[in-house]
Order: sequence, then structure tokens, then C-alpha cells
Amino acid sequence: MTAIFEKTPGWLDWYAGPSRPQFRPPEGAVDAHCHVFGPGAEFPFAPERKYTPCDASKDQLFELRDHLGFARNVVVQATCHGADNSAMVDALRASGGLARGVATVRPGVSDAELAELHEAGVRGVRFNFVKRLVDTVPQQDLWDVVERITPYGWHVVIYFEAADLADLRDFFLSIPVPLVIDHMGRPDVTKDPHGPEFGAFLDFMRARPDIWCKVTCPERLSVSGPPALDEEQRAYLDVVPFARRVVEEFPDRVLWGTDWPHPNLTDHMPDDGLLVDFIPHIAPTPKLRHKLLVDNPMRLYWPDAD
Ligand SMILES: O=C(O)c1cc(C(=O)O)oc(=O)c1
Repeated sequence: MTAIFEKTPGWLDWYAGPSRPQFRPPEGAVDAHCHVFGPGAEFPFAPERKYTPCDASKDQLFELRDHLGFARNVVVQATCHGADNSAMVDALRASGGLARGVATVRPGVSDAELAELHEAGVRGVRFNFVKRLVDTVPQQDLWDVVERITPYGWHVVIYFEAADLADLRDFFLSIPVPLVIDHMGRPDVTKDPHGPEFGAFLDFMRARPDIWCKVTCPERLSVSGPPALDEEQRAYLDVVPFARRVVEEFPDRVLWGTDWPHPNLTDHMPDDGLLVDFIPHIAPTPKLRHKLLVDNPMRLYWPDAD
């Protein structure tokens, strides 16, 4: 029987018919953070999920990639699929080598499963500490996962709220593989980008040379808005000083992504074309943009590409 899913009340669907960005990404640009949702009838959402999204298929993702002028994707396992990576893996396999993946695995994962994920293009696992998205996982379980993935040369993507960094920092620093921080550690952008909270985040990044940061999700972090809609070119300016600080201090360890299909936004859904136009605000020179969009993600996800 085909699964029928009812979306979480108030769910905002991704923006159909996005504009073509004025900023043209450099050749070979990578959208290094995006997701697929189902389709639920083919790849059912996980029983333990905290939200039920609209469908967002691999074909729709690849269409967006081409429309925005990107060449590749990194598809991050969305929490609504739990540890069933089949929709994400299906996207990787259909991409003809143009997508890599970040999976969610439990400590009991078999060697055969890990080998299969690697063969499909998975290069990392995601540890999520955002309480509205997942139940807490014991640190020992995460340790066990790290031990299992280390032989594959994978990294760990960490998603956490700024307020939780102080408690999690020591645990993060004890993980002996590269770390990739989702959405800039979710700073409170009403605070001073030169103040103690963001200072603690930058200090965490300075602690090791293999900590990377996604300068993503201005639409999630912004308080001032306005939404990137109706040809708005100056959206989310309150996020710029935060992202730009990270790009300028760590030009070789930053990544950018659309975060399409933008789960759990509640007040607006951005036009992805206009989100791309945000990039020159945070990476002001062609050299910084080339690192952000091409060199860095290629080094992390396609190290063997010519
Ligand atoms: O902030 C979020 O709601 C969110 C959720 C997910 C997910 O459910 O996987 O991924 C993200 O990158 C961001």
C-alpha cells in the first residue's frame, strides 16, 4: 500500500518558479547543503519524525541546481527520514556522480550498509542537537558511530543552537575526524557579531584547523528580513556581518548551500534565486566566492576530481 502523509499544519512548501539569480555562480559551483523529502509514497517518512513535510524529489532538486547555475549538490539526510537514508541515496545514485551525501546512521549499522553508503557517495554523518528536530542520542552512541565511520575517511556534520555550544564544545573537540558546522551554529543575529556569543563560536572554529562552517540559512536566522521575494536584493542584511566574518577569517573552510526545500520555515519561503544573490554580500571578492562555492566543497566531497 502506498503511504499517504498529511503535512504538518501550517507547513510552507518550497517556492515554485524561483527567479534566475543575477549573481552567476562560478563554473563547477556546489550547493553543499540541501535535502530531498520522499516523495513520501516512494520513500516513507520515518515514524520518529518531528514534522511531516511536503514532497521534494531528487528531480526537483536537480532542476533547481541547473536553474540556479550550480553543478553539484551535497544532499544532507533530513531528520524527517530518520536513519533511513534511502531517499537521499536514491538521489545520489541518480545524479551521475554530481551529488554527494551526508547520512544519519545508528551505532548498530552494519559494515555492509556503511560500504554501500560510501559507494553511493556518502562522505559524512550528521549529528543533530537541535531539540525540536530529534530526540537526544546518548553520547556513547555517537562515539560508536564515529568509530565506525573513521575507516571511511568521513566527517561529522553537527547541527546545534548557539546557546548549546558551551556544553557541547568539549565533546565536539574530542571527535577525531573533521567537523562541519551546519548553519553557522545558528547565531542570534540580534546580538553583536563582535560580542561574546559569536566570539565563542569563532573561537571554537579556531580550536582546530579541520572545523568547517556552512554560511547558510540567512532566511532562518534573519530577524530583520525582509523575505527574499519580489526581486528583493537586500534581504537578510542582519545576517551579513556574521557570515562575512566567518568567510573572511576562514576562507578555506566555508561552504554554502541553499538549504532547499527549507524545512520548518514558518513565516515565509524564500525565492532560491534571490538566496543565491545573497552570496556576494557575504563573500565580497571573486576569489572568496570561488573558494566558498568550488574549491572548498570539492576538497571535502570530491577530493579525487580533476
Ligand atoms: O532548522 C531546521 O528545521 C532544519 C531541519 C533539518 C532537518 O530536518 O534535517 O535540516 C536543516 O538543515 C534545518
